[in-house]
Amino acid sequence: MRIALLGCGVVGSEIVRLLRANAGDLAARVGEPLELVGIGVRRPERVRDLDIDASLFTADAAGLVARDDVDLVIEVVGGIEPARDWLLAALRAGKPVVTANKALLASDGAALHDAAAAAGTDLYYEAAVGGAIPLIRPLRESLAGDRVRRVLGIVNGTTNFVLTRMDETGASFAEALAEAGALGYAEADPSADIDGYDAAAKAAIMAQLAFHSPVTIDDVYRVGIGDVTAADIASAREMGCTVKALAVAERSVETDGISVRVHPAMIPRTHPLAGVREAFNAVFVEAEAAGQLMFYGQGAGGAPTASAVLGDVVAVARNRIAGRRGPGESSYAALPVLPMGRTVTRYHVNLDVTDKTGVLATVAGAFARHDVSIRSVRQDGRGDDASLVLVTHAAPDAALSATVEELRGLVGVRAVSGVMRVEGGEP
Ligand SMILES: NC(=O)C1=CN([C@@H]2O[C@H](COP(=O)(O)OP(=O)(O)OC[C@H]3O[C@@H](n4cnc5c(N)ncnc54)[C@H](O)[C@@H]3O)[C@@H](O)[C@H]2O)C=CC1
Ligand SMILES: N[C@@H](CC=O)C(=O)O
Ligand code: NA
Repeated sequence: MRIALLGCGVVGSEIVRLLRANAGDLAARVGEPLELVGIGVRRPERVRDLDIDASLFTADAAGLVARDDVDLVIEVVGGIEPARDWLLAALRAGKPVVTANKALLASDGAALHDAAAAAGTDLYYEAAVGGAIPLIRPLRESLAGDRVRRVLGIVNGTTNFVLTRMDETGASFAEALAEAGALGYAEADPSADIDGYDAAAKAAIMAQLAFHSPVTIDDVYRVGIGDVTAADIASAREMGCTVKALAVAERSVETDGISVRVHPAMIPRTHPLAGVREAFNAVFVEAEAAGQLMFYGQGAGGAPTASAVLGDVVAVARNRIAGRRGPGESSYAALPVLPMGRTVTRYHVNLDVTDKTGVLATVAGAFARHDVSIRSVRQDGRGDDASLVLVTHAAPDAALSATVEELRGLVGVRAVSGVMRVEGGEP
């Protein structure tokens, strides 16, 4: 089984290492040796700390994919182009593809799946969501006999690392992000992590598999962690919560549509996701017959991601030797993706107010006009330091955000100093 590897950065170099270190076991599991015949990189001349023949490196990735002596292509370059062209060329030539490229899968996965189906070959991508954690296979295969209702998780290691550091050590946002980058968790452009694009891509991939419906990154409501402040984290702590960047994909029973979103949220410290620290990821899946399942592990980093890639390599190599193909895309249900405004959630709202009689009634009136019920109110401070902290009951997001807009213009409200969704039950 002759392999072309595209990309030799954080993940690719670990794939090279594991292919060598585990060569005997991999050959025994597949039934024949796995041989690395070429590595496509941007700068082949660069000196790399890898015990490998330097002549394997090439800048001509397209030429490598087209070579007759390549049976299987691994892509760990990232980004849409040129990865998309290379992978389409491989699949059209009947060569199975293993990729970690969630950005590409979430934006144009359908083209890749179609090409794989047309050529009768495999497209596997376990590493694309949750790094080492088996998530794609359980959603695509193990739960294929059930009806998934909800997928809720922490799927970005970098942002979870940053929020953990801010919460536990009081580190600044910038310090924590620099550390995540140095540890190999962050994307080449860390705004993919911070602004939620990486988590949105993963949410789209999970939603597509869970609900057998086409979902792209453009369908995902997205808010990054860039506006999360130390005050938000302190406020969460005061009500027994912690702040996490969540990915949520839900099927609505009333409308038979799905909602897919990523945003920071306060969750109770007693919730199992609250204990997911640093670059770890965890995903809850709720299915009708299976009930609740939780998947946990290392969601980022070179070696964990390489582990998932090599698991896929073994699977597609076995399929190829047996002359069969693994499961393909399933989008038969074609459920519509609902706008965020129709998603039911809860808000935590922090208001700076004037400490005068009647302010509470004015604020409560705004919530009532939008039919939003208040679960709790707390006043902190006095005089110019007075603030109100309100937590709502569940309501459509459109009503909650309209309430916040009205609060901004109310006499007696000096500022809306914090707004965050609350998920995961009662604190
Ligand atoms: N680092 C991580 O923890 C995880 C990464 N991933 C995904 O794995 C992929 C790779 O990520 P990393 O290894 O972290 O990236 P990286 O930036 O460390 O490595 C990228 C590699 O691609 C090569 N490359 C880039 N542009 C190229 C071009 N135009 N032609 C030829 N080669 C090119 C670079 O030379 C480098 O070897 C991405 O899709 C990423 O989203 C997935 C899960 C976790
Ligand atoms: N940048 C990503 C890498 C893994 O997918 C993350 O931080 O989770
Ligand atoms: Na995974």
